[in-house]
Amino acid sequence: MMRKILVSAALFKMPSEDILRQKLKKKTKHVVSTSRSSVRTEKGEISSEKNGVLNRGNESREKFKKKVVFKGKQSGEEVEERGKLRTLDSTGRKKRVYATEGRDKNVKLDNGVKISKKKTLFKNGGKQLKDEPVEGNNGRTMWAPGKSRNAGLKVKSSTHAGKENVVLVTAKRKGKVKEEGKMGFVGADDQGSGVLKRSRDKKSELSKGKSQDVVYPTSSVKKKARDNQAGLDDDDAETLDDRPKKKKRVIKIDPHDISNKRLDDGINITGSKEEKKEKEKESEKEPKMSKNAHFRAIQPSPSILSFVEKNLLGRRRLIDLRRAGYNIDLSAPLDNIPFCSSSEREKIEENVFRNKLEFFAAAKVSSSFPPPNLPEIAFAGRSNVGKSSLLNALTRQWGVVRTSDKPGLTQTINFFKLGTKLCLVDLPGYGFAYAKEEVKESWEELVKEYVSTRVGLKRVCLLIDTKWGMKPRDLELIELMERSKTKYQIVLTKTDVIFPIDVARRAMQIEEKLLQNKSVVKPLMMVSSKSGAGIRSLRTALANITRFAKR
Ligand SMILES: Nc1nc2c(ncn2[C@@H]2O[C@H](COP(=O)(O)OP(=O)(O)OP(=O)(O)O)[C@@H](O)[C@H]2O)c(=O)[nH]1
Ligand SMILES: [Mg+2]
Repeated sequence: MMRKILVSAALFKMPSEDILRQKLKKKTKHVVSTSRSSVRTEKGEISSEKNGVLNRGNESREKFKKKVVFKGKQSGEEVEERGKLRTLDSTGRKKRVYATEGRDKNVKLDNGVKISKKKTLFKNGGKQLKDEPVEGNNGRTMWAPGKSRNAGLKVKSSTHAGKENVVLVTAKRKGKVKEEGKMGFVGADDQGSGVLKRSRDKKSELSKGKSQDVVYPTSSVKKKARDNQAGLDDDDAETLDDRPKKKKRVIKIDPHDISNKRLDDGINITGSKEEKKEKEKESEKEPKMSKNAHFRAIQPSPSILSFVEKNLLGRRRLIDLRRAGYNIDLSAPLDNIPFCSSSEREKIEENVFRNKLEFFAAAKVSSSFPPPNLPEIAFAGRSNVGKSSLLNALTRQWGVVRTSDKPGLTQTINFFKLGTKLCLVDLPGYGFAYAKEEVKESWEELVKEYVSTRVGLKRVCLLIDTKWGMKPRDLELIELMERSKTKYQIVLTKTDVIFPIDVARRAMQIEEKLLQNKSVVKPLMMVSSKSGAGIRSLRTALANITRFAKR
């Protein structure tokens, strides 16, 4: 009564705004306190929820809290009574499990310890734990339930049958073994379900106010438990814990060892100053352009670019070829006349190439060469460059000359009659081929002899793969033909595999290289036996030979 009077007297003195503020403060405190299942007190003591009210170390605060929670409608005793009724109703059945919050959520305890629902059960905890206390690093002990040697299984069954429950309290920090009571083993109880029992047990443990330390079933703890299971006693566990950690590999660096150092790390390997200076000079020079960069820098001449476009050379989409009017269903569509209405391939534009292609002689040595009765056009080049394929493409007689993707198929000089006016000669390739070195050398010698001495040889088509360009062996043959004054024409093959601009660049590169050569016939030709691009142009160029050739 006196208190009320005092309070009301104090209120009269307070300005209305202050009263409102105070009320608001109280309300917010209430909300915060009720929303938590358990909190840590300012003094670090464990506080736990009891009957919906927070127990704190400070008694006066507790009373205050109780009043706030129930807005003064009921006294503290009533609240307690009510709290009990909440857990057990009149029939004695557990309707509400008010500790579920504490069970479900991670309940923060002293020393930053958490109770985690997930950690309460071992996943495969069978035979992992021993009932003896296990000494940790810091002298703390872990209690493992004696009955639950097959802990995981028993816990599982207990949740359903209500026989026993294991509450594993977890340490926040991994590997830290906490003091006694880390793992609470709760015996069987007839009353209530397993869930309720566990929660209530947990609560009772907490409310005792003991610093209930917790075990986190970390890998180290599990390992220890496993070791125990293997027959080690506690001391062994201790000694195991104290066993020396894996030694770190110490890498000794020998200052004189240069085996693992880059040569330009400043170590003077040669020792001579002159060499060092030379190296410095070299590094001062401008960095060399890569071959690829050189190639990309080539500017093709307008005539080459227009030739590439006119003949649709280079890698093209089929739709582009169709738009250009070619029948893409044909094996070599670009060899056809564009915008041809007939589904059949049009006749070859050059009469001489309409003749039947006939093989009539093969030579492994020069003495086996047939008599030079007809003007001859020979096809030379590295192995697999596409010589035999080009012969077929020019005559459109696929299969007369054998081809293969394996380099070195043509091993003799093969002579083909094309009517009565022209002879086409397929030469064996040079360079890489699946053949013995001596055999390859003999081919090369034969080819060289043929191109330099053959009477009636009107032109050598020197085939060069557009992708790879000219190689030293090609240059060797060119030199020979220059010396023997044999007319030769460069033909770039397989243009369908690279971009049109690169075809043009390659053509430009070779033209520049052979600028001073006298026996080379211009223009440089570009073809694709596959798409037929450039074939018609080559036909025209070769047909002119027969026109002006003197027998
Ligand atoms: N993509 C593409 N492949 C081609 C072209 N020409 C030939 N080929 C392929 O290149 C491979 C070699 O062709 P061949 O005609 O046998 O070459 P070769 O120069 O006669 O070879 P050797 O007789 O070994 O000297 C074959 O798989 C052909 O299909 C072409 O224009 N484009
Ligand atoms: Mg061949």
